[in-house]
Amino acid sequence: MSTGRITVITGPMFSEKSGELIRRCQKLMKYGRRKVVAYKPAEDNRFAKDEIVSRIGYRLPAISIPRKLTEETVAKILEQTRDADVVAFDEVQFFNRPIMNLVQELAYCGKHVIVDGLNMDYRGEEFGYIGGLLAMADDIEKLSAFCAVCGSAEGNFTQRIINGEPVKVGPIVMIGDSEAYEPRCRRCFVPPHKVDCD
Ligand SMILES: Nc1ncnc2c1ncn2[C@@H]1O[C@H](COP(=O)(O)OP(=O)(O)O)[C@@H](O)[C@H]1O
Ligand SMILES: Cc1cn([C@H]2C[C@H](O)[C@@H](COP(=O)(O)O)O2)c(=O)[nH]c1=O
Ligand SMILES: [Zn+2]
Repeated sequence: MSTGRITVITGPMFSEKSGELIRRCQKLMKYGRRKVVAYKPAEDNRFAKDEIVSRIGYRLPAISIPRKLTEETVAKILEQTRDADVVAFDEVQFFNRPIMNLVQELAYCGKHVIVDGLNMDYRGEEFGYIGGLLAMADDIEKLSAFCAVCGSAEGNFTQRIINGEPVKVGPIVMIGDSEAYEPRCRRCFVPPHKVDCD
């Protein structure tokens, strides 16, 4: 049995997390002859239902699963991936707590688990269980985008925008794209407690 490994790709929106995950999986399939099984949260069907799609057009077939993982879903995933070498999860920030044990268990079973997800939500706080996943990772790829305000290459935050202005409150989960979100650097990011300050 192989050793198992956990790779976490993280960063703000538009930092090419999905592109990186797809590229890695495709290379493992094509050149490494590995069997890859990929999952995505069913709630995020912006680009396709049964594929992970990156903005520059990379695509990878994926199984949609609810973001609230139940014991039954976890058992099904362990069964579906029995003969897989690599198991990938896109948008991992959306899954509930069982994602941590699932990822750990798959790695103990000898799988290379590759996940990608947002580092922070629109408030600048840890998103879902990304922190726990980073803690258990064997390797981490931290990506940045270009800040939509000043053009700095250190866009590590994601600002939620409504009518052109940063928002102060709202649900943590709100599926959207460039109409509602933009990457920003620390200097340009406006955290909720500073939204109404001049
Ligand atoms: N501000 C930006 N900084 C970097 N890339 C951007 C920006 N806005 C749009 N893009 C495009 O988005 C692509 C990343 O898309 P994608 O892989 O879907 O990212 P993610 O999964 O991290 O949201 C980049 O390759 C680039 O073409
Ligand atoms: C910051 C933030 C984002 N989201 C949503 C918006 C998108 O649907 C996804 C992120 O997609 P990407 O592949 O990383 O571009 O997350 C959210 O629900 N809440 C937030 O705070
Ligand atoms: Zn900036």
